[in-house]
Amino acid sequence: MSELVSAVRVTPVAFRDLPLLNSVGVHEPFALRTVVEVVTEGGHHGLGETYGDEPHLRRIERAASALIGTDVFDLHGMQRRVIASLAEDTSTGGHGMAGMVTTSSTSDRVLSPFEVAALDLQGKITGRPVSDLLGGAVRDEVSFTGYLFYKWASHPGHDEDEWGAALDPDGLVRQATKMISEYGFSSIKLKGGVFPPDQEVAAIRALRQAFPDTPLRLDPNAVWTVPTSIKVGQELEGVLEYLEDPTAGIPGMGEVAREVPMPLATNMCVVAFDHLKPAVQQEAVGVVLSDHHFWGGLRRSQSLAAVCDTFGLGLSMHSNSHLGISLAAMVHLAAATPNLDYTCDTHWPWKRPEDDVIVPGELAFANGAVKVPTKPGLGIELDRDALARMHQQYLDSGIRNRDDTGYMRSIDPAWKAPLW
Ligand SMILES: O=C([O-])C(=O)C[C@H](O)[C@@H](O)C(=O)[O-]
Repeated sequence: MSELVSAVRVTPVAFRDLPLLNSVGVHEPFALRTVVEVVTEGGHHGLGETYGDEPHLRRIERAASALIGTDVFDLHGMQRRVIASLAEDTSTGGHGMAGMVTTSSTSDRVLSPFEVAALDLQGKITGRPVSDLLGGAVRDEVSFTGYLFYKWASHPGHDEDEWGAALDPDGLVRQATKMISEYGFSSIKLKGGVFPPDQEVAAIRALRQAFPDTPLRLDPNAVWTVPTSIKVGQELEGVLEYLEDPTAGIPGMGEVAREVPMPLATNMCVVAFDHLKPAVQQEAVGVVLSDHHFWGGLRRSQSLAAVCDTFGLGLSMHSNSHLGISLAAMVHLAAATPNLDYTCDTHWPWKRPEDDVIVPGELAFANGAVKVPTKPGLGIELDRDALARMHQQYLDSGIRNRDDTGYMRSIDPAWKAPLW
């Protein structure tokens, strides 16, 4: 049985984002994503989602043309075609998460949405959910973390929102209380690297006091020096389940890891397969945050999980601002990854429910978790009207011709956290 690709549709979209702060600035009023729809000669449709910045979009379009005629069951052939489509690519830039010291593989980033769409197709053709194609679900729901951000109440260009400001410990406790009461999360991550470290330590202590039994994480996106990271790590002994990317680079993380009591996690210094060997040799990280968008799709993320298992590394999951196609893919992957030791990140609460390209209702949060879809493929359905509306929003948003991460460049050039 073969099922050949007859068309690939690539649609960039934009959705409203909030004035969330991180070490490089303020989230833009719109987050950009790209929806990939792979159509087969048999009339089946498969969905994938990826970053929306301009250089990445151009590469996605080039790969899309190269995939016409591929059998959707031939994932290795698909990978070869994606790599070949990039051979002549001399463009620079594109999604790389600001502050990341080592870059994930371009071909893995480009392959990912097509691999997810191919698995969605394989599932639809065979009548099995994607989690079955990945070895079978070992859990029937996937738990996520409440992902807190320092946040301005409002900012020019952003719509009014119901979350208010969170610029101090009280504001963050309020934010966490609202997020937990609405979604039921049972763990919390704070995106730090925004204010001086002692203020962020105070925020974590306030969260600990307000939520005594809830696992906590802090992620300053590698803007601290090695001595600062060690100091913070030691101060937060017994408080954090892990400290994520306190400092830049594998050697620096190794120095910190030797001096702090909790595991160090990363989605910044181990972001491709060739980073694993030095990270293991230097004992630099205890937990890797996988992310199928840059590790090359769901099956390559499972390979990462196997390496983590082999070397005794913990496994968690990273997110950026994302839509429902990505959430579905994350849920299937998490369901079929036995050694996923931690609840997964998600930016989902920061997106308005109506801002999505999938038919609502398929992916609901209850008690901080999403049930693993059991319908064939990813188990979600594209809402074409919503896709058209969000594509128009992309065209109108005025932030598409850009070369960075597509959603979190500072709109205030003066905003840039120093290296503490
Ligand atoms: O380190 C991380 O968790 C991220 O990079 C997640 C996002 O990029 C986060 O920093 C954001 O959305 O501002």
